[in-house]
Amino acid sequence: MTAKPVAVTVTNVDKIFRSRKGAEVHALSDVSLEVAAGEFISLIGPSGCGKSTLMRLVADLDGITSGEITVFGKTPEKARKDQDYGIAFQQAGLLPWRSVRANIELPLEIHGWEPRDRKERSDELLELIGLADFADHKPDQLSGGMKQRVAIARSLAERPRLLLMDEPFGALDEITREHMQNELVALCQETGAAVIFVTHSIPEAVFLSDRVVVMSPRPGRITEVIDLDFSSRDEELREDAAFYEGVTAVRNALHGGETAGARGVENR
Ligand SMILES: Nc1ncnc2c1ncn2[C@@H]1O[C@H](COP(=O)(O)OP(=O)(O)OP(=O)(O)O)[C@@H](O)[C@H]1O
Repeated sequence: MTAKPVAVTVTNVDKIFRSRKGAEVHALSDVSLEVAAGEFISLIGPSGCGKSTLMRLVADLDGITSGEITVFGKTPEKARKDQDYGIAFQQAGLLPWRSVRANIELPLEIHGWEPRDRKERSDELLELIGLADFADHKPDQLSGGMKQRVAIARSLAERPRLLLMDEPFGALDEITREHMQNELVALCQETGAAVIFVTHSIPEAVFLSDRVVVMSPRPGRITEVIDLDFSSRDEELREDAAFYEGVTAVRNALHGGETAGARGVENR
Protein backbone atom coordinates (compact mmCIF):
# COMPACT_ATOMS: atom_id res chain seq x y z
CA MET A 1 0.00 0.00 0.00
CA THR A 2 1.39 3.43 -0.89
CA ALA A 3 1.60 5.98 1.93
CA LYS A 4 -0.66 9.03 1.76
CA PRO A 5 1.41 11.88 0.26
CA VAL A 6 2.27 14.48 2.86
CA ALA A 7 2.61 18.22 2.18
CA VAL A 8 3.85 19.45 5.56
CA THR A 9 5.02 17.83 8.77
CA VAL A 10 5.59 19.78 11.96
CA THR A 11 7.14 17.63 14.70
CA ASN A 12 7.57 18.72 18.32
CA VAL A 13 8.30 22.28 17.30
CA ASP A 14 9.17 24.95 19.85
CA LYS A 15 9.78 28.58 18.99
CA ILE A 16 11.31 30.97 21.48
CA PHE A 17 11.99 34.58 20.47
CA ARG A 18 14.93 36.10 22.32
CA SER A 19 15.50 39.84 22.40
CA ARG A 20 19.00 41.31 22.50
CA LYS A 21 18.45 42.16 26.17
CA GLY A 22 17.79 38.49 26.92
CA ALA A 23 13.98 38.66 27.29
CA GLU A 24 12.25 35.53 25.99
CA VAL A 25 8.86 35.01 24.37
CA HIS A 26 7.87 31.35 24.23
CA ALA A 27 5.64 31.51 21.14
CA LEU A 28 5.14 27.81 20.32
CA SER A 29 5.43 24.76 22.53
CA ASP A 30 5.66 21.16 21.32
CA VAL A 31 3.54 21.67 18.20
CA SER A 32 3.04 18.64 15.97
CA LEU A 33 0.90 18.62 12.84
CA GLU A 34 0.71 16.81 9.53
CA VAL A 35 -0.94 18.27 6.45
CA ALA A 36 -1.73 15.83 3.64
CA ALA A 37 -1.31 16.78 -0.01
CA GLY A 38 -4.46 18.58 -1.14
CA GLU A 39 -5.75 19.01 2.39
CA PHE A 40 -7.17 22.32 3.69
CA ILE A 41 -6.17 23.10 7.28
CA SER A 42 -7.11 26.21 9.27
CA LEU A 43 -5.24 27.48 12.30
CA ILE A 44 -7.42 29.27 14.82
CA GLY A 45 -6.74 30.54 18.33
CA PRO A 46 -6.52 33.65 20.49
CA SER A 47 -4.44 36.61 19.41
CA GLY A 48 -0.74 36.02 20.06
CA CYS A 49 -1.00 32.20 20.22
CA GLY A 50 1.56 31.78 17.46
CA LYS A 51 -0.52 31.14 14.33
CA SER A 52 1.51 33.52 12.16
CA THR A 53 4.72 32.28 13.74
CA LEU A 54 3.90 28.70 12.77
CA MET A 55 3.11 29.83 9.24
CA ARG A 56 6.36 31.80 9.04
CA LEU A 57 8.34 28.76 10.19
CA VAL A 58 6.78 26.58 7.47
CA ALA A 59 7.55 29.34 4.92
CA ASP A 60 11.16 29.57 6.12
CA LEU A 61 10.67 33.25 6.99
CA ASP A 62 11.93 32.42 10.49
CA GLY A 63 13.77 29.50 12.08
CA ILE A 64 12.59 26.96 14.66
CA THR A 65 14.16 26.72 18.14
CA SER A 66 13.74 22.93 18.30
CA GLY A 67 11.84 20.16 16.55
CA GLU A 68 11.52 19.58 12.83
CA ILE A 69 9.51 20.88 9.89
CA THR A 70 9.38 19.32 6.44
CA VAL A 71 7.63 20.61 3.32
CA PHE A 72 7.12 17.85 0.73
CA GLY A 73 9.87 15.94 2.50
CA LYS A 74 12.37 18.81 2.25
CA THR A 75 13.63 21.40 4.68
CA PRO A 76 11.57 24.64 4.59
CA GLU A 77 14.63 26.37 3.11
CA LYS A 78 14.87 23.90 0.22
CA ALA A 79 11.11 24.11 -0.37
CA ARG A 80 11.33 27.91 -0.46
CA LYS A 81 14.15 27.77 -2.98
CA ASP A 82 12.21 25.25 -5.08
CA GLN A 83 9.13 27.55 -4.94
CA ASP A 84 7.02 24.74 -3.58
CA TYR A 85 4.49 27.09 -2.00
CA GLY A 86 2.66 30.34 -2.63
CA ILE A 87 1.96 32.92 0.06
CA ALA A 88 -0.99 35.30 0.49
CA PHE A 89 -1.30 37.59 3.50
CA GLN A 90 -3.93 40.01 4.85
CA GLN A 91 -2.47 42.94 2.91
CA ALA A 92 -2.62 42.08 -0.78
CA GLY A 93 0.84 43.64 -1.18
CA LEU A 94 0.48 44.51 -4.86
CA LEU A 95 2.97 46.84 -6.53
CA PRO A 96 0.91 49.98 -7.28
CA TRP A 97 2.83 50.97 -10.39
CA ARG A 98 2.36 47.60 -12.07
CA SER A 99 -0.83 46.50 -13.84
CA VAL A 100 -2.90 43.59 -12.55
CA ARG A 101 -1.31 41.35 -15.16
CA ALA A 102 2.22 42.54 -14.34
CA ASN A 103 1.59 41.91 -10.63
CA ILE A 104 0.45 38.35 -11.34
CA GLU A 105 3.47 37.78 -13.58
CA LEU A 106 5.97 39.16 -11.07
CA PRO A 107 7.12 35.81 -9.58
CA LEU A 108 7.34 34.35 -13.08
CA GLU A 109 9.47 37.28 -14.20
CA ILE A 110 11.75 36.90 -11.18
CA HIS A 111 12.18 33.23 -11.93
CA GLY A 112 13.06 33.80 -15.58
CA TRP A 113 9.94 32.68 -17.45
CA GLU A 114 9.83 33.72 -21.11
CA PRO A 115 7.40 36.59 -21.87
CA ARG A 116 5.17 34.33 -23.99
CA ASP A 117 4.87 31.71 -21.21
CA ARG A 118 4.22 34.42 -18.63
CA LYS A 119 1.40 35.85 -20.71
CA GLU A 120 -0.13 32.43 -21.25
CA ARG A 121 -0.07 31.73 -17.51
CA SER A 122 -1.40 35.16 -16.51
CA ASP A 123 -4.22 34.78 -19.06
CA GLU A 124 -5.22 31.49 -17.38
CA LEU A 125 -5.07 33.04 -13.92
CA LEU A 126 -6.98 36.19 -14.90
CA GLU A 127 -9.69 33.91 -16.25
CA LEU A 128 -9.62 31.79 -13.09
CA ILE A 129 -10.13 34.80 -10.78
CA GLY A 130 -12.66 36.45 -13.11
CA LEU A 131 -10.59 39.57 -13.74
CA ALA A 132 -9.69 39.14 -17.41
CA ASP A 133 -11.26 42.53 -18.17
CA PHE A 134 -9.07 44.20 -15.55
CA ALA A 135 -5.70 42.94 -16.78
CA ASP A 136 -4.43 46.42 -17.60
CA HIS A 137 -5.86 48.18 -14.55
CA LYS A 138 -3.64 49.37 -11.72
CA PRO A 139 -4.28 48.10 -8.17
CA ASP A 140 -5.72 51.44 -6.98
CA GLN A 141 -8.51 51.02 -9.55
CA LEU A 142 -9.65 47.79 -7.86
CA SER A 143 -11.84 47.03 -4.84
CA GLY A 144 -10.35 45.29 -1.77
CA GLY A 145 -11.80 41.93 -2.85
CA MET A 146 -10.42 42.29 -6.37
CA LYS A 147 -6.96 43.15 -5.02
CA GLN A 148 -7.04 40.08 -2.82
CA ARG A 149 -8.01 37.94 -5.83
CA VAL A 150 -5.00 39.30 -7.70
CA ALA A 151 -2.77 38.47 -4.73
CA ILE A 152 -4.15 34.93 -4.69
CA ALA A 153 -3.63 34.58 -8.45
CA ARG A 154 -0.03 35.73 -7.95
CA SER A 155 0.46 33.13 -5.22
CA LEU A 156 -0.86 30.46 -7.61
CA ALA A 157 1.25 31.61 -10.56
CA GLU A 158 3.88 28.89 -10.29
CA ARG A 159 1.31 26.18 -9.59
CA PRO A 160 2.41 25.57 -6.01
CA ARG A 161 1.29 22.37 -4.33
CA LEU A 162 0.94 24.33 -1.10
CA LEU A 163 -0.63 27.69 -0.27
CA LEU A 164 0.17 29.53 2.97
CA MET A 165 -2.54 32.08 3.69
CA ASP A 166 -2.41 34.35 6.75
CA GLU A 167 -5.81 36.03 7.23
CA PRO A 168 -6.08 36.77 3.51
CA PHE A 169 -9.70 37.92 3.85
CA GLY A 170 -9.31 39.66 7.22
CA ALA A 171 -9.67 43.17 5.79
CA LEU A 172 -12.74 42.45 3.65
CA ASP A 173 -16.41 43.14 4.38
CA GLU A 174 -18.55 40.12 5.21
CA ILE A 175 -20.25 39.79 1.81
CA THR A 176 -17.01 40.02 -0.15
CA ARG A 177 -15.42 37.66 2.33
CA GLU A 178 -18.03 34.94 1.80
CA HIS A 179 -17.69 35.40 -1.95
CA MET A 180 -13.91 35.02 -1.69
CA GLN A 181 -14.33 31.89 0.43
CA ASN A 182 -16.50 30.36 -2.31
CA GLU A 183 -13.86 31.25 -4.87
CA LEU A 184 -11.08 29.76 -2.77
CA VAL A 185 -12.98 26.48 -2.46
CA ALA A 186 -13.32 26.37 -6.27
CA LEU A 187 -9.65 27.27 -6.76
CA CYS A 188 -8.53 24.51 -4.41
CA GLN A 189 -10.72 21.99 -6.18
CA GLU A 190 -9.22 23.05 -9.49
CA THR A 191 -5.57 23.17 -8.42
CA GLY A 192 -5.52 20.39 -5.80
CA ALA A 193 -3.20 22.52 -3.64
CA ALA A 194 -2.88 21.91 0.09
CA VAL A 195 -3.65 25.02 2.15
CA ILE A 196 -2.63 26.21 5.60
CA PHE A 197 -4.98 29.08 6.42
CA VAL A 198 -4.82 31.39 9.43
CA THR A 199 -8.09 33.01 10.48
CA HIS A 200 -9.89 34.54 13.46
CA SER A 201 -13.27 33.61 12.05
CA ILE A 202 -14.83 30.35 13.26
CA PRO A 203 -17.41 30.14 10.41
CA GLU A 204 -14.69 30.85 7.85
CA ALA A 205 -12.48 28.07 9.25
CA VAL A 206 -15.39 25.62 9.30
CA PHE A 207 -16.59 26.48 5.81
CA LEU A 208 -13.18 26.09 4.20
CA SER A 209 -11.37 23.37 6.09
CA ASP A 210 -10.99 19.63 6.09
CA ARG A 211 -9.57 20.08 9.59
CA VAL A 212 -9.56 23.02 11.99
CA VAL A 213 -6.53 23.15 14.27
CA VAL A 214 -7.32 24.92 17.54
CA MET A 215 -4.46 26.53 19.46
CA SER A 216 -4.15 27.62 23.09
CA PRO A 217 -2.98 31.02 24.35
CA ARG A 218 0.78 31.54 24.48
CA PRO A 219 2.84 29.46 24.47
CA GLY A 220 0.83 28.19 21.53
CA ARG A 221 -0.01 24.49 21.60
CA ILE A 222 -2.45 22.50 19.57
CA THR A 223 -5.29 21.69 21.93
CA GLU A 224 -7.73 20.11 19.52
CA VAL A 225 -8.09 19.17 15.86
CA ILE A 226 -11.62 19.10 14.51
CA ASP A 227 -12.39 17.06 11.38
CA LEU A 228 -15.05 18.38 9.05
CA ASP A 229 -16.33 16.04 6.43
CA PHE A 230 -18.85 17.97 4.34
CA SER A 231 -19.95 16.41 1.07
CA SER A 232 -19.86 19.81 -0.67
CA ARG A 233 -18.90 23.33 0.23
CA ASP A 234 -21.40 25.65 -1.37
CA GLU A 235 -23.82 28.38 -0.28
CA GLU A 236 -26.26 25.76 1.04
CA LEU A 237 -23.66 24.50 3.49
CA ARG A 238 -23.76 27.85 5.31
CA GLU A 239 -27.37 27.10 6.31
CA ASP A 240 -26.82 23.42 7.01
CA ALA A 241 -27.16 21.86 10.46
CA ALA A 242 -23.82 20.07 9.99
CA PHE A 243 -22.16 23.45 9.44
CA TYR A 244 -23.59 24.83 12.71
CA GLU A 245 -22.41 21.68 14.49
CA GLY A 246 -18.91 22.34 13.16
CA VAL A 247 -19.05 25.96 14.33
CA THR A 248 -20.18 24.86 17.80
CA ALA A 249 -17.44 22.22 18.00
CA VAL A 250 -14.73 24.77 17.15
CA ARG A 251 -16.22 27.36 19.51
CA ASN A 252 -16.29 24.84 22.38
CA ALA A 253 -12.71 23.81 21.62
CA LEU A 254 -11.61 27.46 21.68
CA HIS A 255 -13.38 28.21 24.94
CA GLY A 256 -12.16 25.01 26.52
CA GLY A 257 -8.67 25.63 25.11
CA GLU A 258 -7.25 27.41 28.12
CA THR A 259 -8.09 24.72 30.62
CA ALA A 260 -7.37 21.91 28.17
CA GLY A 261 -3.98 23.45 27.36
CA ALA A 262 -3.16 23.94 31.04
CA ARG A 263 -3.96 20.31 31.71
CA GLY A 264 -1.65 19.33 28.89
CA VAL A 265 -4.24 17.64 26.71
CA GLU A 266 -2.47 15.56 24.13
CA ASN A 267 -1.67 17.19 20.79
CA ARG A 268 -3.06 15.54 17.69
N1 LIG B 1 9.94 38.64 15.82
C1 LIG B 1 9.42 38.51 17.04
N2 LIG B 1 10.12 38.83 18.15
C2 LIG B 1 9.61 38.66 19.39
N3 LIG B 1 8.37 38.19 19.62
C3 LIG B 1 7.62 37.85 18.57
C4 LIG B 1 8.09 37.99 17.22
N4 LIG B 1 7.11 37.57 16.37
C5 LIG B 1 6.08 37.19 17.16
N5 LIG B 1 6.38 37.37 18.47
C6 LIG B 1 5.54 37.03 19.62
O1 LIG B 1 5.16 35.68 19.49
C7 LIG B 1 3.81 35.50 19.90
C8 LIG B 1 3.02 34.89 18.77
O2 LIG B 1 2.86 35.85 17.73
P1 LIG B 1 2.03 35.54 16.40
O3 LIG B 1 2.05 36.78 15.55
O4 LIG B 1 2.54 34.29 15.81
O5 LIG B 1 0.57 35.29 16.97
P2 LIG B 1 -0.82 35.14 16.20
O6 LIG B 1 -1.52 33.99 16.82
O7 LIG B 1 -0.58 35.11 14.73
O8 LIG B 1 -1.53 36.50 16.62
P3 LIG B 1 -2.69 37.35 15.90
O9 LIG B 1 -3.89 36.46 15.90
O10 LIG B 1 -2.87 38.53 16.80
O11 LIG B 1 -2.19 37.71 14.54
C9 LIG B 1 3.32 36.87 20.31
O12 LIG B 1 3.44 37.01 21.72
C10 LIG B 1 4.24 37.82 19.61
O13 LIG B 1 4.39 39.03 20.35
